[in-house]
Amino acid sequence: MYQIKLLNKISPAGLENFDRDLYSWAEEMEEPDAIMVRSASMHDMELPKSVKAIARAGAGVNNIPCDECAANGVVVFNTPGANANAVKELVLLGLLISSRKVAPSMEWIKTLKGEGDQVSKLVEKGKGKFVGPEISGKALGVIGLGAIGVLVCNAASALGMKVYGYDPYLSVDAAWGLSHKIQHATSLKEIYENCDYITVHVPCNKETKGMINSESIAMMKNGVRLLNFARGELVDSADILEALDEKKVSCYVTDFVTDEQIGHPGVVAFPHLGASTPESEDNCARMAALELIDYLENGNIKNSVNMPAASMPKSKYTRLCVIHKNVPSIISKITTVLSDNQINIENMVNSSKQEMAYTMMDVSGTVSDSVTDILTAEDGIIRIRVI
Ligand SMILES: NC(=O)C1=CN([C@@H]2O[C@H](COP(=O)(O)OP(=O)(O)OC[C@H]3O[C@@H](n4cnc5c(N)ncnc54)[C@H](O)[C@@H]3O)[C@@H](O)[C@H]2O)C=CC1
Ligand SMILES: O=C(O)C(=O)COP(=O)(O)O
Repeated sequence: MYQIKLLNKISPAGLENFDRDLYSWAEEMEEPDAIMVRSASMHDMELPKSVKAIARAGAGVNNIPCDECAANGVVVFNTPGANANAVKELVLLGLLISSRKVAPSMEWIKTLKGEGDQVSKLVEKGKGKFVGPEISGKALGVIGLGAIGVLVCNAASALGMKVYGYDPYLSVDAAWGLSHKIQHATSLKEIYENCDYITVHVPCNKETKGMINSESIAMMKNGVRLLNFARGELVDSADILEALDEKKVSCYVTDFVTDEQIGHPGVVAFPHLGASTPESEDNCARMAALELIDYLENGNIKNSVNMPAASMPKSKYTRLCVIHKNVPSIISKITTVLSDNQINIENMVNSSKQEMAYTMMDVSGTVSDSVTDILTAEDGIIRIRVI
């Protein structure tokens, strides 16, 4: 029986993919084989040795110690694109709400309660305070052209915006998805200098942390509107508040508010709502569950952020799955141990991603505990599973 530990609320649309005869799932599990998580931070969590995989039902994995997991043979999956449409829709709202003073106008309307037949007169008299520009015809810079960035580019372009896209690591798939109308920005400077609105859709990592700071803001147009639906740490909080005070930035829309930003008139904040739609929660949970099932039952790896992809069709043979370092001579060590023990390799895949490699073999012959013990003791071999 496989045990799945749930660190966040995971949609039943995902959980119902687990065969009840093979799997049990709950928030508390003694010896989980796998963990399903959304945004809960796992950095200070001690992982039980039983954990073989973690599935992030979502895109960002900065809440998971991915490198440490790799070093311990724990495969970390995410669900690329599964919540991108939900985020795109909220970004469109963000563009509009950063322009038209919708939120304060709604608050002001409440103050008119009790004015009886004067309401319409007061509305017409007061509405001038809430004027804001149209987005059509304005320039939007999209930083990060992955699943979300591409959808945002195309939707904003369809609404009449002139869209600049920047992504030095643009994938071929993403490029195929981009409308031909999107201007290819070759530097961040080009985005900063040309755009009335800027939205970031990059992962939070060493390279991107704090990328929006006083230096980058200084390059932007006066009155620029900034949107951050990616991660709070991408934006230096003190610098953005100063830029708002100086009216250099006219609005900061964020899904990741900090304490000091709450209540600032230039900040429009949401409580990390980007992926919070039933459709996206279902998509993410379903994809995450299927990734875990395929790994636990078949050893196949798809959409891992810390291990190479590898898959083989199921066969009648015993499957040996080896997570190892991407260094010379590991395969020969494995094949030597197998042949010494009269085990024949029927099918095999080997793939690598940076320092990590994965070798999956269908074998005939008996894979005893002593064989796996010998293999595990080999330098560079991190984890072995026999399925
Ligand atoms: N507010 C919310 O609820 C959600 C937030 N997110 C955040 O949005 C981020 C992006 O999500 P997806 O588009 O699904 O991920 P993705 O992996 O499809 O796209 C990320 C893109 O950023 C690009 N990139 C990486 N470093 C860059 C850099 N230094 N400069 C420019 N581009 C760079 C990559 O090449 C890639 O194309 C996630 O990592 C997550 O932090 C994602 C989903 C929901
Ligand atoms: O997918 C992501 O990166 C998100 O930020 C969504 O987070 P959530 O699953 O809503 O906690």
